[in-house]
Amino acid sequence: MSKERPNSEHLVKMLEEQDAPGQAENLRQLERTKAKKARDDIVKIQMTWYESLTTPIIRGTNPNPTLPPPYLPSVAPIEELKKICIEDLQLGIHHRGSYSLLRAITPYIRTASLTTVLEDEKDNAVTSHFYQQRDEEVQPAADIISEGMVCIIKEPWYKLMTDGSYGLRVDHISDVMWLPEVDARMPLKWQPQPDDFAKTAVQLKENGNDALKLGKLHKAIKCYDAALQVAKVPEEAQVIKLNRSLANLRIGCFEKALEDAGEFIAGVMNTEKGLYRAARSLYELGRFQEGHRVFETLLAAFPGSEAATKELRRTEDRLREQDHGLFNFMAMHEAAAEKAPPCLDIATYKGLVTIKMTEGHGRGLFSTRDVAAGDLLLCEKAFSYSFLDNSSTSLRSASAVKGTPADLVTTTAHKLLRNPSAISTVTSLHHGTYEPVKETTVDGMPIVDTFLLDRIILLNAFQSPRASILKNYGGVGVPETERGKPDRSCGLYVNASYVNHSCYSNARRSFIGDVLVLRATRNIAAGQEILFWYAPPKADHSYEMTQEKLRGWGFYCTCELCTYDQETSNKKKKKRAALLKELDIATKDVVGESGLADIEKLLAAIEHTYTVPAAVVPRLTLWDPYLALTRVYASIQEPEKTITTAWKVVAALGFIVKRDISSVVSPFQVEQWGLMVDPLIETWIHLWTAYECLVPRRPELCKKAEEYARTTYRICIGEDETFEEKVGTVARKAIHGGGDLGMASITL
Ligand SMILES: C[S@@+](CC[C@H](N)C(=O)[O-])C[C@H]1O[C@@H](n2cnc3c(N)ncnc32)[C@H](O)[C@@H]1O
Repeated sequence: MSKERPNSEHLVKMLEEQDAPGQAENLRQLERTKAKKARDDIVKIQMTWYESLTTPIIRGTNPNPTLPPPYLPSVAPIEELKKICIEDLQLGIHHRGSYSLLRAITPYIRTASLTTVLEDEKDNAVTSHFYQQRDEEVQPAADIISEGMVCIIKEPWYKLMTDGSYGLRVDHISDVMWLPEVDARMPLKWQPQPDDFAKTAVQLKENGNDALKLGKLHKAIKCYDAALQVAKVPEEAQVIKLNRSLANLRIGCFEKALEDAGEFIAGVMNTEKGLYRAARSLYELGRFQEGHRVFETLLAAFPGSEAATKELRRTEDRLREQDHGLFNFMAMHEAAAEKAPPCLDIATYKGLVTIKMTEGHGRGLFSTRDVAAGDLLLCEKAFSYSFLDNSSTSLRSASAVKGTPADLVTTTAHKLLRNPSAISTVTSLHHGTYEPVKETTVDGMPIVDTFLLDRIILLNAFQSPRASILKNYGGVGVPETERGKPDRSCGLYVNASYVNHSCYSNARRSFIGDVLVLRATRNIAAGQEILFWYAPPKADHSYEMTQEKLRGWGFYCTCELCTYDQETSNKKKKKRAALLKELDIATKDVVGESGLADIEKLLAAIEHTYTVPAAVVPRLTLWDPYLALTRVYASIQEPEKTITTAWKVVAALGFIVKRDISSVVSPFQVEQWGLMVDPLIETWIHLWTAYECLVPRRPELCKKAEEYARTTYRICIGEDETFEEKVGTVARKAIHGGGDLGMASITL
């Protein structure tokens, strides 16, 4: 029998379900009484806990970021809500139509939420848990909640907590309004001393400046807000706004920073600082063209400004990226290796894509021009990004949620709250069957729905390595000792989110820090839909297993691979499976050349179990064994056989290559690109080095194989600026070191 405390919330629900509203109300009444009596106990529990801690932040104890069942954020204007006191709160209820006016009376404790005790005007108290709070490093909790601060919780949810206590739980950050010290809604007894009221705009501004110097940015903003309320002279107000703009820039409130500094663009008071902050805000908002104009205006008026000259150059780099897709990938790799989180200073390029309706799978991303395999379609900086740096021992790395979708929900929610003009861009991303509220703002504040973001991130975000290059090549600038320790990251990319799935993709995504690089893997005609795999196709996955992997997205894949698999008879599949088993045994025990011949025979037999040409449906079970065989032939210096089997890898992947198959050294040209897998880079290098060994006087063959190796590398890694260092030099060394075709020296 369970010895747990009876769960009153559960009991109330049960009684209601059993149609016993009277008993349910009695129970609620009992709970109300408990809550009213418990002020001292509640405070004592919080303080005992608080005092047992060396720091109010419990590090690394964030094991339960899971969300409760979804509920909608409050959309009611405050004047339509009725004040509710703690004694009237009912267990298990979202008090729609009500709000609580509460004041913090204990220090906060940070766990999965920020927890503090709040009192109401009748001196009752309630423990309150504020979820979706950002890292201490990003926003110190003391900046959000400290003793004496007053808030309004809209439509509060009073519930039983997992530890058996009762309290308020807030999951939508937009459901809480922290009141400034001077606010008409503040009860008389909580209002600051008359002295505080008497502060002049200058004093309040000075307080703001002091806070700004100490890095207490939210406090500084509150001081400037208060200063502006009492500022009498326009010049005084403008200085305060200028300072507030700086504080907002630093906390990522770029729209507000621009609002304050924007006045300076208009030229009312054309100060260097004003123009600089306006241009910086525009830069951070990704409005590079406008930012560029303001920096130019600034430099025309103040030609000596070194900072503005530097920023102007930086903005020009962004414009080159945004308008022409010209990126310095080497510098991006270096930044991704050095920075934690690896958030890069680049602009998004989306020159060759557009979003349109598809037939049957919602909106999709389409190509606007004919593009060739390897071409850059999209290079997108994450809208929001969460990262766990495994090589660091900092507080950031200690968090169990860093780099996960749960943390990305929090990061995204805060970014939206700070920059509300982006809300519709994010909330219009696919969110399945979740029905969000229609309102976007209330009481002049943005509405941010945690549960909607959770759905959006589940269906659209990408988990990624710190950089795709690390998967295969260890990475640029990463010490040997740190290789192989995967960092964890997760990002939301608002353009790439429109790409639908196909196992037989025509595009591939790769990552450099928080940047997603999307390249064509096949030639794509203008107007054709761009598709990539959400999960890569696997040789040992049945049709059912593939669909199971995609289940979370709520569709069945109908690509060529899935359709063919579904149509293949069980008899054929069984035969293929038996042959693959034989192959597996044969490859474990290869004896001499006859063993290799047996393997070739088995591979030929497997080819016969396919009834459709590989050029139409790639043969997932074959490319990998052919590649293994290519490696063997390369290692025993059999260049002809290396070339023959390497071409079989390419063919099994669905490529059509124009060449004379009667001659192993005939010129060749890829006419159709196939399925893009990373080991294809290695395959091209086998061809390249084998041609060099076999026909050193036919450099055009090597050159062509190298060119395809480079294109394949570019698609899989995102760029080819690192190709020479990672692949080219090693291949060349193998060739010039005496024609050694053994590829063991190349870590592919
Ligand atoms: C990341 S979104 C892609 C964009 C989405 N189509 C939209 O309208 O926003 C993922 C969702 O697109 C749809 N989808 C993606 N690939 C699909 C496919 N191959 N067939 C059918 N629906 C697909 C599914 O509803 C899936 O949950």
